[in-house]
Amino acid sequence: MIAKTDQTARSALNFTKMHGLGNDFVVFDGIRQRVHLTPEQIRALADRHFGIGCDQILLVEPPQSPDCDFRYRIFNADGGEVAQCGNGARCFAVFVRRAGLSDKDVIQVETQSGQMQLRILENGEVSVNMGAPRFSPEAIPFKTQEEGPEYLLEVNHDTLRLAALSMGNPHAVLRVPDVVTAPVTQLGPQIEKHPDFPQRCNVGFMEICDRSHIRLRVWERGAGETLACGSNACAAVVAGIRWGALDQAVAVDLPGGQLHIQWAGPGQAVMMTGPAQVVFDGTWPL
Ligand SMILES: N[C@H](CCC[C@H](N)C(=O)O)C(=O)O
Repeated sequence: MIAKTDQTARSALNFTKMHGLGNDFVVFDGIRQRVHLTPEQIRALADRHFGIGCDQILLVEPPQSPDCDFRYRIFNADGGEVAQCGNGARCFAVFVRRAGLSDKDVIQVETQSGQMQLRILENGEVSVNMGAPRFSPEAIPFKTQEEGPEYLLEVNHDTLRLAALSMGNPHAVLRVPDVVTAPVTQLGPQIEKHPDFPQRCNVGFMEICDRSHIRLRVWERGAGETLACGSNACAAVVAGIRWGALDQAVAVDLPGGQLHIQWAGPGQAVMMTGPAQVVFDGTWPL
């Protein structure tokens, strides 16, 4: 008979369930425990009926570059590893502080797409330097003849007008008259998997309320419609500014709550500020 603690010690992972405006995460400390999950294990863990349930899994690892505090890895519920997650970055900062892995107010992290700075504010919210948006077709990636603020995309014999850009992950943004009636679940998956987005994409449906306020719903690559998507909120504000329809500081209302996004123009970093919440701690039996 193996004592329970031996079994727990030998074949279970500690995790923390968190969310950023309802975009929810299972967060693993990959420093104090060895975390190597297969895509199948990630899908099982993310399943909302047979697993813990989440949109993405976040993994804290030691940094590879000397000027970073941590490596920040992100996995979608479909099991694929991706290079950016804005809501997850805010939760990452709160997680490492709460876990005693860092007592810094400003944390430098590295992801597959570059480095980001996370700043924990007095009011408990987190401000993230998301880096500069990338517009070149190769960087997104997006198949097009020439780069521009807006593209035409053929979907189901309709011609859609949209922006395409990278925040370290690929995004499409469409302007809609009303997010409530926007065809998110019909068009979202078709644009996500469109052949002109060879690595698929996240799809934002943006209603412009005024020059400093938008409403946004997002169909996320590898997760479906989520209550919030931080990197698409950044992409939508950048797209709106490039269309001449938005000012530099914008409040973004998503179904799960509000983010504040700022962008001073080409070559500048996008700044995102918003909350991050802990829900519960648990153990996942391997
Ligand atoms: N679905 C995204 C990753 C998560 C992004 C989102 N949760 C955010 O807050 O930025 C992708 O495949 O690029």
